[in-house]
Amino acid sequence: MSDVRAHDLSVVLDTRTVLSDVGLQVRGGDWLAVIGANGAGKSTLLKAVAGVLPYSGEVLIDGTSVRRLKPRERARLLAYAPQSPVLPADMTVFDYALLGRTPYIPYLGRESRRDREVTASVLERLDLAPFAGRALGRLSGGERQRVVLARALVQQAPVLLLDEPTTALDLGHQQQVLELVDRLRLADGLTVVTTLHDLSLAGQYADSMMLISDGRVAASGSPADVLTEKLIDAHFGARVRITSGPDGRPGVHLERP
Ligand SMILES: Nc1ncnc2c1ncn2[C@@H]1O[C@H](COP(=O)(O)OP(=O)(O)OP(=O)(O)O)[C@@H](O)[C@H]1O
Repeated sequence: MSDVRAHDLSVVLDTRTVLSDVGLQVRGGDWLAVIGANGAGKSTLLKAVAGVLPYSGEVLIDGTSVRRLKPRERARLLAYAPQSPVLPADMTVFDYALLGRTPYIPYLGRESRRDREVTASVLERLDLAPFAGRALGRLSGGERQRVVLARALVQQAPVLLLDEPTTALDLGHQQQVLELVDRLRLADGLTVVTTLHDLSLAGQYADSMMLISDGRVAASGSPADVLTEKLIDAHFGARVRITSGPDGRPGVHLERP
């Protein structure tokens, strides 16, 4: 299991500071949900942790700075599924998901039977097996989103960073994807960091939550600490009613003003 820590993370895009001095700490095997209004900086935070954009500050996995790692080493530790990546329209679902095995394939080598088996099994678990030979340009939005997740899961990294993994999915597939991530987390000890717009889903799956506002941490703690009517009103401008589920996890219900 891998601990993820970050401190003093700041990101400047086009001269604008969009993330300021953000810190986070996720124990190995835990699930952190990052929430916040549109434009708050959630995706930017995930991209910084994934190392796909320049940042100042430090990201540490099990105490090792990810800056010190070669790209292949980092990809074996950390898998990132972006919110809406540009996908090569002519590539098949199977070949795209297989790209997740790149950090395990020797330079100038070919994928092994095991690489193909791992890929096929992830596609199966995400209901994507019937699409394996289909070109990415011929998928629905929800199917595409599951393929992006598949590529990240095929990577079999101990840390999984998922940017809005459920936005394009129907209810059944939202539940299927989050349950699958949770099962992998429990079975393999994955450490999960997701951004999630659906606050109820975030409250149901996360061990801890972080509310980002204007590029800064506005609140963090347990789902019950962060999902309060007051904080949601202040940072989303939404009126909600919070209920407590049987397991003490908060439910968030929109109320008409
Ligand atoms: N290349 C860029 N140059 C300048 N500003 C940018 C750039 N990319 C993003 N931003 C700004 O950075 C801020 C944070 O964006 P980010 O995508 O991290 O927000 P978010 O919280 O993920 O939002 P959403 O919920 O809408 O996906 C936004 O104000 C956005 O307009």
